[in-house]
Amino acid sequence: MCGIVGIVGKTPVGQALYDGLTVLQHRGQDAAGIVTIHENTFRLRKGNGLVKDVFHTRHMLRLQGNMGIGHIRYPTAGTSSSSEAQPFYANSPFGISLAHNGNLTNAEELKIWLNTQARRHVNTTSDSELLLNILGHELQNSEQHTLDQSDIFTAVSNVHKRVRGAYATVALIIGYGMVAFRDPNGIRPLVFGKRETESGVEYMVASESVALDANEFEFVRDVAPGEAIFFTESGEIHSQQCAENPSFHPCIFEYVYFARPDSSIDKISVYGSRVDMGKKLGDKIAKEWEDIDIDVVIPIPETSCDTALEIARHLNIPYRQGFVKNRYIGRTFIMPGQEQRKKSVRRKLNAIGAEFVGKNVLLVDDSIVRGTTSGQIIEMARAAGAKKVYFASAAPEIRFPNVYGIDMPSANELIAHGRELDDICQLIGADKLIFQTLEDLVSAVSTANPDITEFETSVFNGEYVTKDIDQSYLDRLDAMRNNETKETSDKNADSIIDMYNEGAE
Ligand SMILES: O=P(O)(O)OC[C@H]1O[C@H](OP(=O)(O)OP(=O)(O)O)[C@H](O)[C@@H]1O
Ligand SMILES: NC(=O)CC[C@H](N)C(=O)O
Ligand SMILES: [Mg+2]
Repeated sequence: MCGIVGIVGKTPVGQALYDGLTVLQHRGQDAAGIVTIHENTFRLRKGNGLVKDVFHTRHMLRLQGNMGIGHIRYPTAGTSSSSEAQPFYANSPFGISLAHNGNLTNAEELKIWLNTQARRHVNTTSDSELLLNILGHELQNSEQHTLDQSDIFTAVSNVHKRVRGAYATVALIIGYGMVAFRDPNGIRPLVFGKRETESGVEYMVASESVALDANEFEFVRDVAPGEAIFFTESGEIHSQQCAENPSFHPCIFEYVYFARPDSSIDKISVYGSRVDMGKKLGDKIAKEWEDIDIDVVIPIPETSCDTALEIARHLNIPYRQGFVKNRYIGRTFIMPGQEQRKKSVRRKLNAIGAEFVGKNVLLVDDSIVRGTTSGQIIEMARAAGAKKVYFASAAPEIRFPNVYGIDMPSANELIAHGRELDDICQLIGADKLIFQTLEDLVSAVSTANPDITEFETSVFNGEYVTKDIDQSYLDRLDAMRNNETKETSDKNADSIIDMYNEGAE
């Protein structure tokens, strides 16, 4: 998952973009970038690392201008080389820079088409650079030499026709303004807000509403699936539905794990949905584990805390924070390699003995993906003296790869792939294991917005909403991005020459 922000302001926006990216850091820890427009020129700084490490004072001083976009990256395509950090830049037409959250499912075809038909060269293996060039091609196709909003909306409509997959996107067009658009299924989130200032109204778009809050922008609304919003340089705003058959299929994993609890996505509070997941799972535990004696409910920090507290309240069992999280270690799941993820769990979490000694503990996590966390945590609970260790997952079994912006490319790396409950329980070493059902998960998330009846749930049921995914696609994806291949490609990635970032140190 990545995070994107964009601001069309009346005063310099560099710091507000930086602050917006900082509160979206949970969506990607691999690379960060900001581009602003100053005196008709793009100012770009991007590189590998956390926001606080990529931007130093000297970079911030160069990021002048009242309009800009930013990105934090968690790679799902290409490599983790700094040359694939975003935003990307294309000089034609006009000068465009683009940031993308999501993943394109027809990237291979698009690359060939761009090379042979559109005569555009894409210099990296990133799908986002393809998206930039498709948008560039469509803007170029406009019959006029200058652009107006209808040209921009026509270009986005044509992008929707060519591109498949998930894309929440923000782009700057020099001399015109900023355009934000969301794929026709609304898989990845995108919101926009405004702020009244003495110099006039400023607009901001972001992956999550927390980025608006941090900058004191007032939330206006979610960008609709398929919709494009164009913010002119002078601060006018135009919007249009650009997809032929838009439908709402937001990714349910945003609510389970990715988004911050204080965000609201598509009129659903992430926090509220996690509490409701706790209610549903608490009910299931009460029904199915009637004769099981649980002394204490313990969350696996940090994402599962809200759900675990609700389970404890529901079951009338004490809730204790039995694991302490090292606040200086980031999220484990979005780290790029399995070795790094494995090592991080013990560095990140440590047990408080008194909460485990002689007790039957129920550990709660939001999800079990590769089983990296659960396996080690259960060992730690036993080592701390637990009598029995039960485990509950707020999400159902994750059995299928994700192709829409979550880096789960290989079914064989998923612990629940091809396995039933008892096998998974044995593998992670629990005394008993329970998963939420998909029906309950959907019902927990949709309680706050009954208008959304369907979610993107492919990791649980293998149903891909873009309808272009078959076994041969998944096999190719596995071969390209499984852990082993990724380790080699990331090692070689350093040798890729960075086209737009040279001398930025
Ligand atoms: O089965 P796995 O492959 O281990 O993946 C699942 C785990 O990874 C995530 O935690 P993470 O440490 O990324 O973030 P958190 O601190 O927000 O919970 C998630 O919350 C689970 O704990
Ligand atoms: N997680 C994401 O949104 C990734 C965006 C894009 N596919 C990349 O790999 O850079
Ligand atoms: Mg976790």
